[in-house]
Amino acid sequence: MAMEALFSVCSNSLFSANQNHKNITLSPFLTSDSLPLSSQLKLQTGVYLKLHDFPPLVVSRKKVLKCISSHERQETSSDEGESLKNGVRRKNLAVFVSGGGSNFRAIHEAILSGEVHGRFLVLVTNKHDCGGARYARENGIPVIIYPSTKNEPEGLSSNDLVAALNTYKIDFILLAGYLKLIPSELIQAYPNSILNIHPSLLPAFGGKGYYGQKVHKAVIASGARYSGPTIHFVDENYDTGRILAQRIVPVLVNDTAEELAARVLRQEHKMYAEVAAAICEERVIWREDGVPIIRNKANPQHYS
Ligand SMILES: Nc1nc2c(c(=O)[nH]1)N[C@@H](CN(C=O)c1ccc(C(=O)N[C@@H](CCC(=O)O)C(=O)O)cc1)CN2
Ligand SMILES: NCC(=O)N[C@@H]1O[C@H](COP(=O)([O-])[O-])[C@@H](O)[C@H]1O
Repeated sequence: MAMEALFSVCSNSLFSANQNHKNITLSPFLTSDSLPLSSQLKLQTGVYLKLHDFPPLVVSRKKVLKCISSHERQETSSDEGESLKNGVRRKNLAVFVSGGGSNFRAIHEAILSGEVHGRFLVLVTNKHDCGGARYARENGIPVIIYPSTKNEPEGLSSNDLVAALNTYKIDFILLAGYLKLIPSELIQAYPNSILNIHPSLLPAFGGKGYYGQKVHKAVIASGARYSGPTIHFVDENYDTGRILAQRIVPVLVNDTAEELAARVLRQEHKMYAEVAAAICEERVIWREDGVPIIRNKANPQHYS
């Protein structure tokens, strides 16, 4: 089994960006090495940022780039009594499926085991009788049909879907085998908060028409020696959003599409649970070039 996932890329370069600090500029370019764990950062505006037990940061002349440590977050956590883990609130999740829902089930099992600090409050599907919807009903998770079609006349419109998700106070939306285009209304309502898993190493073998076995057949036909799942943030087009995580598996010379699909799917389940844990613990940060990266849980000095 270990052979299947050859490696997952890891880097200890440290970047982060806080979009709220737009007009703050800093004189020296400090690297994380030069910054003691607890220090003060004097800004040209004369404002001091109190930094304590602080994951390393990289600052540049243009803007403050910083992670907020979970300790700091504790001071800002909202309502009393919310289930906090290391000062971080449990996140409300929605999942979108169209088929069997094995990724959904893998993440749900990780929630039940305590690995993921979140909870599924609603499932959205375009097929009311798919396996994912059946699993949701068996586990007391409400099911919403989207979009409205001839075959699913009780489906919601895009605006009604946004309104429905707002009532659940959803923090993140996870697409897991959902085969319809997510509308711009939802993307605008949940900026940088919608993730998708795709069964190839994007940007290769993605886009309209690339789903399910079609992806694996294209990979095999191309002669590619490696494949693997990608998790990315969702934008208006199929599979073009910012990549957050990937895993690599070998493509064997006599692989059928079904054999490759099964090898990739096993890595999908592991990777999506890890990524769900990271977003629920607020360990995803944004590099200054807009690339999202995950801070390692065991070693906050490492990112991937
Ligand atoms: N706005 C976005 N919506 C969706 C994305 C996305 O990245 N941005 N990802 C897809 C998931 N996906 C690949 O990961 C994907 C799903 C479906 C298709 C596709 O070609 N669908 C067919 C219809 C298939 C059907 O109805 O059975 C089509 O649109 O003609 C491509 C990629 C989820 N949504
Ligand atoms: N382009 C989208 C796409 O092909 N998604 C793929 O559909 C499968 C869903 O399986 P699941 O329903 O058992 O999670 C997964 O392999 C996922 O990567």
